[in-house]
Amino acid sequence: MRRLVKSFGYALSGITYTVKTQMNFRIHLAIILLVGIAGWYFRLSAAEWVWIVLTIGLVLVAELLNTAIELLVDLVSPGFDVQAGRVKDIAAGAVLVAAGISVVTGLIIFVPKFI
Ligand SMILES: Nc1ncnc2c1ncn2[C@@H]1O[C@H](COP(=O)(O)OP(=O)(O)OP(=O)(O)O)[C@@H](O)[C@H]1O
Repeated sequence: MRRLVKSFGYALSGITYTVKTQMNFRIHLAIILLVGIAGWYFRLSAAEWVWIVLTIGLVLVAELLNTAIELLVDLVSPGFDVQAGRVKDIAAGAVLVAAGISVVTGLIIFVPKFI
């Protein structure tokens, strides 16, 4: 049980580090707050909330992995290296894809509420 609490603490410190150091992650959190308020205002259905939560989760997970990959690349390849750059670009691409999916999902859910 103590080991479980300890690893939970390590995971939380990874998330805290990302919040503190990654501006993009903080922007995502601000957007999540706005989406939460909009969802509450428009009284989203349970199914709509599920899609919102899943796509938000997708973006946050992608951002956490991207941060971990950036740190790892800087650790193993501190100097300029074309492959290192490519690895970072691909990780950033994963975040972009996740963000794109969440924007499209948000549009599908929220646009009909305005028309
Ligand atoms: N060691 C490297 N060698 C070659 N190109 C690199 C290297 N490090 C970064 N790059 C290039 O610069 C881009 C930005 O890298 P950086 O580490 O600054 O990430 P970032 O997107 O600015 O991260 P952050 O989310 O911290 O703002 C990478 O996507 C890559 O194209």
